[in-house]
Amino acid sequence: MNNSGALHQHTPMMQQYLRLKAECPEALLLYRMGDFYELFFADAEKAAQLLDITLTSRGVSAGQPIPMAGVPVQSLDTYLARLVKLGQSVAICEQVGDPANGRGPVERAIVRVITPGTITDGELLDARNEPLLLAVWGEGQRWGLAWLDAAGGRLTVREVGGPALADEIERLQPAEILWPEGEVVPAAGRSRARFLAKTAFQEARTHATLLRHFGARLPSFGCADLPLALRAAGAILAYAETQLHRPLTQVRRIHPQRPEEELHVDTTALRALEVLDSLQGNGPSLYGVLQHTQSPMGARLLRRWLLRPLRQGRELSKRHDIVNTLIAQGFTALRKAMKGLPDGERLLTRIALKSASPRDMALLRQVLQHLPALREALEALPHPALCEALAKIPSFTRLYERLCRALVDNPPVTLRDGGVLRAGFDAELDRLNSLSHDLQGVLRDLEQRERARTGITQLKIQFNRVHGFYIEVGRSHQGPLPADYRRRQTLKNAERYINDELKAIEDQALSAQSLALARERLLFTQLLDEVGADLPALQEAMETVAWLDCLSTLAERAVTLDYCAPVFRNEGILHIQDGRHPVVEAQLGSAFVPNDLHCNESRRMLLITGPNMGGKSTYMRQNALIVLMAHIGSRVPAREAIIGPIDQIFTRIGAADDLAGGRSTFMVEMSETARILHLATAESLVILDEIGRGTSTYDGLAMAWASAEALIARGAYTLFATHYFELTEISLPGLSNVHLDALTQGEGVIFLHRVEDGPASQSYGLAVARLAGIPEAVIGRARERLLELEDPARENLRAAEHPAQLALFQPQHPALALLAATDPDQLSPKKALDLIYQLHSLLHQELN
Ligand SMILES: Nc1ncnc2c1ncn2[C@@H]1O[C@H](COP(=O)(O)OP(=O)(O)OP(=O)(O)O)[C@@H](O)[C@H]1O
Repeated sequence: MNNSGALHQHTPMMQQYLRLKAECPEALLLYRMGDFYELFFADAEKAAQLLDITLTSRGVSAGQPIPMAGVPVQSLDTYLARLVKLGQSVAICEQVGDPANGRGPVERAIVRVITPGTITDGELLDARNEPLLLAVWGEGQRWGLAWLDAAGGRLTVREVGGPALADEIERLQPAEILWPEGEVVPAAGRSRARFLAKTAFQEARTHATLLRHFGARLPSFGCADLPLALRAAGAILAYAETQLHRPLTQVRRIHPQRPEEELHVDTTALRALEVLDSLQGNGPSLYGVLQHTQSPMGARLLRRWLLRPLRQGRELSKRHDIVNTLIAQGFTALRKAMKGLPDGERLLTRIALKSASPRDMALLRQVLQHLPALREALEALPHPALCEALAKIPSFTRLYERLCRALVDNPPVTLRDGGVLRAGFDAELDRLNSLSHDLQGVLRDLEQRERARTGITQLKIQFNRVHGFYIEVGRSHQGPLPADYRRRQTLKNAERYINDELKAIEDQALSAQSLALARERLLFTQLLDEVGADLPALQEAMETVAWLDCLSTLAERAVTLDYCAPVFRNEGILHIQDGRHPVVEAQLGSAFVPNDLHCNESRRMLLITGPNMGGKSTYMRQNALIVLMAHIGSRVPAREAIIGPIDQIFTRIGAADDLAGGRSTFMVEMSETARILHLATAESLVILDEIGRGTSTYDGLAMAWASAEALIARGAYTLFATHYFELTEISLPGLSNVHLDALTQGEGVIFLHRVEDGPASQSYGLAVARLAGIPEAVIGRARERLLELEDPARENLRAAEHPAQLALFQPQHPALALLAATDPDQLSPKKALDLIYQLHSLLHQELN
């Protein structure tokens, strides 16, 4: 706040403002003044620009006009949502003192700070997404990560090696990232970075925070071997508590993640396979096909599962087992019981933070109302894991009945005007309410008496919030009025008065009303505390409900979409019969042509050729998606799927320039290929779609060739689509050729979308170009050029023009042949010198 001058030069109110602003320099401070939240100085200028609100000024302080902008109290949520979406933090400052007490400005305090990563307010949250706050602490080549979903009450930790950090940030898409000061932040995390002093990550300090928060339960979370991540977790808790101005009671556990238990799908692959979003933005995705959950909690859990598929193991088998049981025994009752289930997870957080609204409590009642039917549906399903789930979802009958007795059917959003609690719930509240309600009778009675006394039949006694109680007399009355009538307000057609008797009624009514409101607030807080006692059990129940929602959705999808149960094997096999692409199939329906994939120990790479539009990309992606789906617990779009251990899925599909990152198409393509060549193992599934296209033909072909050889040597399952027919000549153990079939029909082409053995016999580039609408004249000219290019005499001519480019595919140079035939270990110094002379003369012969 450079333009604010020294504190003592300001008015007392501005001094108070500036003191509060100093507590939260990074946030926009919304300073409560009556019915408005005002912003001053630079905050006002920034908010005016971000929110498109009017920038005015408010008087002068320290000799300068004070820039000011404001938002009405009742519209706070709308403005907050917009600011937070723009990545802005906002501090809310309320009047906490009584204006009647003391001199000077009423006491104010910051009651909470909303940062993009710590949102818990229902109105500011998107039901499907989790705003995450991430903290990062690195030592040597390792990074500890902790991320908090404040709204869901979930704190997760993980440790990764240096190169994986950027990918994790990309995957989590955190709204805010806490970095230790002085750390070099990777590009992926720069825009949302917030720096904390390194001391905030100190081991002793963070451990103390964690101990204070979790107490003796800390060791039971099984994170002791993740010390860096625990430091990040301590820092994150301390930061979030400071922002929210209260302890994070909703966070009851730390969830450790272990990369070795996951099937790693990097963010490049997640994007290319259109797992969560389509490449075009709003188009269809795998998530879109599977997301038929009944509750927002289930939808978010499904998203998390897709982001981190599991490797073969107990947890994955359990999911499949349950999906199988649900399909065999029926899932309809279970899904019906969850239909319309509100977002219990998030409203429990607001209850834990004591920020729940009356409407939230009614939603909790609605959640509890679903539980008996849910329990009944579960009881009918004989599976040990489902019995365990049943035990985690008690019916909370006592709490439910209490909420039913306490809350009216449709409580208002806020407590401000009362009307939240049911009559009969509390005798004192009923008494105060009846005092203010009986008022209507008292007023009617007084109105009758005043009409009789004054003889004015049109006289009315009413009240409104602004002017309180009044006796209204229309202008048409010209005669005298009783002497005790005092004018309160003049309107166009009437005068409003008050007298002592009405004033006494007003005082009594107002005090009864404000007493009733205070009583209602107290009772509501008590109710919140009561629910608080059940919070851990309620949270566990909601977690279980989300899990059941996800699994029963996977069961429903499997039946509706005719998916099969994958079979996992502990041997090198990838066998998919009649596989389909789940997303393309959802568009095409029965027109989709299923295809097989057979890979095993001796068949690791398929070189896929075929016309453009033939279905190569679809085929490769469908196999990757089938493997991914199997590893989240889903059945898969195929007639049969047998899958051996898979550790990672890589893709190199379609090149796009990364202009922002300063990388060309070819550079992006090569970096992705390099990553794959470094990281793929014999258990990885690699999808390569036409690598080498972004450079000269021969460089590209050479790169594609060498990459194919390297991957075969690595033993990875590789699906390699290419338009380089030359590659089909590679003969290596483990490599097979397949092609997508098509038929020519006259000048046109019919795609059969069927995968057949062997390389494609012809290319259909011109036919596809015609399909795409290239003018006939251009097609005709292209055909002429094609004939020339395919003419061998022409080919020789080109070879002479570009000897260097063709060297790769020509017989070896005699100098190289000589060198190859030489064993360096057998060379005496004299022979070595002779050899150099020989090589030199061979080269000279060539150049002359
Ligand atoms: N198995 C299939 N059954 C039915 N239609 C399919 C099938 N596979 C692909 N298609 C259709 O063909 C279109 C093109 O498929 P795809 O993009 O996979 O071809 P491609 O061979 O990779 O083409 P290019 O070489 O130009 O990248 C898809 O959009 C889809 O509509």
